[in-house]
Amino acid sequence: MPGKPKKACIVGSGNWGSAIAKIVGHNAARLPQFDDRVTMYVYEEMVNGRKLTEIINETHENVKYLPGHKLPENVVAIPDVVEAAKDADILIFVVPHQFIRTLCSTLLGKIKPTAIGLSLIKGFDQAAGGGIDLISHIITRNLRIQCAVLMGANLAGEVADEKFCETTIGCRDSRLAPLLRDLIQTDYFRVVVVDDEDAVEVCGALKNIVACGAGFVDGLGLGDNTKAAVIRLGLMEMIKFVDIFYPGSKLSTFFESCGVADLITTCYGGRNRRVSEAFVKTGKSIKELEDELLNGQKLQGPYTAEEVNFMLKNKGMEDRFPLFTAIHRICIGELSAGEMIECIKHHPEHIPKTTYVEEDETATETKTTG
Ligand SMILES: NC(=O)C1=CN([C@@H]2O[C@H](COP(=O)(O)OP(=O)(O)OC[C@H]3O[C@@H](n4cnc5c(N)ncnc54)[C@H](O)[C@@H]3O)[C@@H](O)[C@H]2O)C=CC1
Ligand SMILES: O=C(CO)COP(=O)(O)O
Repeated sequence: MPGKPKKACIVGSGNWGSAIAKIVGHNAARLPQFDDRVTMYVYEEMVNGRKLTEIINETHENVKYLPGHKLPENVVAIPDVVEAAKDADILIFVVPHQFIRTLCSTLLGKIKPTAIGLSLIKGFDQAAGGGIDLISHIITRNLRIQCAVLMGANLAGEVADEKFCETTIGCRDSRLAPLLRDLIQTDYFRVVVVDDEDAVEVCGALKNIVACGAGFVDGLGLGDNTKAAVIRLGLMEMIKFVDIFYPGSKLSTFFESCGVADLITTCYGGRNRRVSEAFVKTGKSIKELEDELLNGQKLQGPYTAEEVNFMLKNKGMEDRFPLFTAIHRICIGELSAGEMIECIKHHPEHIPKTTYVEEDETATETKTTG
């Protein structure tokens, strides 16, 4: 017998939060397994003298973070996160990563103990002991609920325009996966579910660092070949990072939308790329440019670079990740953008893996360790 329809709540209402609200609202209204009413937590602010929640509930448009797109009428904006989340069976977390710990402490003990989470948040947080924490792990630990992740090549504006794209859900629990997929999938937004949850999330976070490198390349007026080199070396560092810190993950995950596809789209069309290009061209700080160019939207790349560097430095491993390290040092003003290229000219990936040794007039292939 079918159970009670599941209630969904979207915790967040920025650019991506609003685009996903459009999809979730549409699916909740059409599919019997979901309650029609979808709540959306909106961090309250005044826009043109009016509360943003009131504007959204009257006009069904998030005029600040996703202007020009109507949200379904069953999506209800609520300024109190506890009020928005308390009855939900599925909590979709989609706030900039710097706000997640505060939100979790507000929600602790106030949500259904049977609720499940789905994190769309790309980023890490610093962990005690000098490491990093995955956002889904923070949610699971602090709210005591399971939390899957969704990451992909999903620039919010294009998704809201209903242009075809793919996404990846990382979900270890195969019983939950169909419910999450049904809530998210549409004919233009195709979901692939994999069980390699941590690697999916790490891809989503790390690609934002590489996107800053792509922006520096654009700011320096270097060409597509240089950008391709940064993307390739970035991908190799992402793979190495997962290999070292999340052993047991699968290489195939990098070929899902959350891997190579997200890396490409962000390095060409994302906010991290845009602000990083302006950083080189204007000489202003990242923070100034974030405020000037993004109208309240938040960057993840420079913060993620800092969090990753915090861990790499603690472990004495900066030289194994020269691109991530250079990007962080450029963001904080320790290096000029031009020096990124110097830093990667002798990248470990350039050390030959194969050498050919002439022996008795026959060429013999031998392996060297890079
Ligand atoms: N925008 C995009 O194209 C995509 C974004 N993402 C990821 O989704 C996550 C959320 O990004 P967006 O929805 O784009 O957000 P955004 O970048 O538009 O951020 C602004 C949001 O933060 C809220 N905010 C500001 N101060 C706050 C506070 N103190 N507490 C709570 N919320 C506060 C604002 O009200 C607004 O809703 C990020 O991790 C991002 O990397 C993932 C895929 C695509
Ligand atoms: O994650 C994104 C696309 O998948 C968006 O990237 P930006 O935050 O750089 O815009």
